[in-house]
Amino acid sequence: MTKIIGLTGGIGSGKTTIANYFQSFGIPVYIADDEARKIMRSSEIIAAIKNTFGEAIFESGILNREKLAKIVFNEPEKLELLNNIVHPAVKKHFEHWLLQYKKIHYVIYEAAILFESGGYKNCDFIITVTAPVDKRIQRVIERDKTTRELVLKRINAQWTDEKRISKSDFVIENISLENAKLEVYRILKILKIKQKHS
Ligand SMILES: CC(C)(COP(=O)(O)OP(=O)(O)OC[C@H]1O[C@@H](n2cnc3c(N)ncnc32)[C@H](O)[C@@H]1O)[C@@H](O)C(=O)NCCC(=O)NCCS
Ligand SMILES: Nc1ncnc2c1ncn2[C@@H]1O[C@H](COP(=O)(O)OP(=O)(O)OP(=O)(O)O)[C@@H](O)[C@H]1O
Repeated sequence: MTKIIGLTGGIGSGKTTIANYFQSFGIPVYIADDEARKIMRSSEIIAAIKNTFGEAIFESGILNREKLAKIVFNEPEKLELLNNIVHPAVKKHFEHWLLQYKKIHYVIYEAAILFESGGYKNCDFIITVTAPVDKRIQRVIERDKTTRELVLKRINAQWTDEKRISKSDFVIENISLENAKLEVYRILKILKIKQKHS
């Protein structure tokens, strides 16, 4: 039975970077953000988003993600409406994705809001990636050419590191990439031991 390793952490903590390290060891990785982005281009989800948020956030039929972000990260109840549209579709897509890995011991499910979305309930182990908030903010500003204010709005829509750590099996402090790689290797060795005795 394939075991699911949940990989989470706040915006800019380095989840995707670390997910890629696990992938380099041959572990299949499901990046929820990327899959959600694709799912949100399906006619069914577009119709649901239009029905809930109106047509003004669409231009020539294409969702303006920035406009939708401005709504949902300023109004928590609107974010919940969006989550309730997208997350069930992501869950269904992940369950289908998983079918191809029946013979694989471990897969990684990477999601920024693994806990907030309830996705952690399907995970056998959970890894939380942490980094000092200011480093995270700076990384996202550089990566997304965004502003401190907008990054903080997303941080405020997510759990704190303390809360995540309290429910995690492993924590990777992603200060340096070298340390992060060592931590990935350490966790894999522990999991291999667990796998042998399971
Ligand atoms: C509001 C949207 C359109 C903004 O799109 P944008 O391209 O700016 O951001 P993107 O989706 O790439 O997310 C970037 C980061 O924002 C944060 N974030 C995204 N969604 C959420 C959320 N629902 N709650 C808290 N933080 C979130 C995460 O740290 C994520 O890694 C988009 O974030 C969205 O649709 N979110 C709701 C669906 C969702 O939860 N997707 C995440 C994976 S399932
Ligand atoms: N240890 C590090 N040192 C410097 N830069 C880093 C480090 N780890 C990640 N980064 C960079 O910081 C940015 C955020 O990393 P990444 O995209 O992996 O974070 P994330 O947790 O997946 O973010 P999001 O929640 O937005 O998807 C990227 O540009 C990445 O290259």
